[in-house]
Amino acid sequence: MKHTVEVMIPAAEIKARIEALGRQITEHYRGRGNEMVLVGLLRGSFMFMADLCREVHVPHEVDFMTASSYGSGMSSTRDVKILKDLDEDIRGKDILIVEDIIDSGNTLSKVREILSLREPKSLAICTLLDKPSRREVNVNVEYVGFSIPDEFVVGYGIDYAQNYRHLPYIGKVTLLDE
Ligand SMILES: O=P(O)(O)OC[C@H]1O[C@H](OP(=O)(O)OP(=O)(O)O)[C@H](O)[C@@H]1O
Ligand SMILES: Nc1nc2[nH]cnc2c(=O)[nH]1
Ligand SMILES: [Mg+2]
Repeated sequence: MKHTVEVMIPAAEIKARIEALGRQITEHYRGRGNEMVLVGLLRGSFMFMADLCREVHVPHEVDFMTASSYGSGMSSTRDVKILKDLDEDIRGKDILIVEDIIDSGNTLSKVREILSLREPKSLAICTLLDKPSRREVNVNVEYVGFSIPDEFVVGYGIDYAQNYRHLPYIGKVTLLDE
């Protein structure tokens, strides 16, 4: 499909917001004396994780899992599958799930449910982007970078048919009539 990509959130704004999120997270988890793990959902969260973890000034581990619901198109199949699990056990640890975007909520509600069954000490979610108007299932999200309107976005880790993940900004995709 022919389309255009326009800047929606410039790189500098993302950087400033991540610094603020990092301060908030650091303040909350500092001095708890518990092991902390940032859990990134691949592939979308890789760039956000790289920048966020450097702003979290509390000792922590980084682990990743893959839970895929979107194929190559623009809509969720609602069928969330765990394709790659975490490498480490999370029991008794403070877990912060790091995600690029929450849209229908299907991915995060499923991941939150799966990880909570493993009895972490605490479980919270930090998403860079939130599209609240698209929610199909309710999910508690403790940290949100930007609340955005119902636009299809790419960049900063987020793809359209596996393209555009490398863009340093969040872009808005507009489909063109051919
Ligand atoms: O709230 P939802 O409607 O479930 O949508 C959000 C999820 O969809 C995208 O992932 P995707 O499954 O496309 O895989 P990716 O992270 O590899 O891009 C995005 O990265 C979120 O993980
Ligand atoms: N690329 C992309 N993937 C998504 N997955 C859920 N919402 C979105 C979106 O706006 N853009
Ligand atoms: Mg994803």
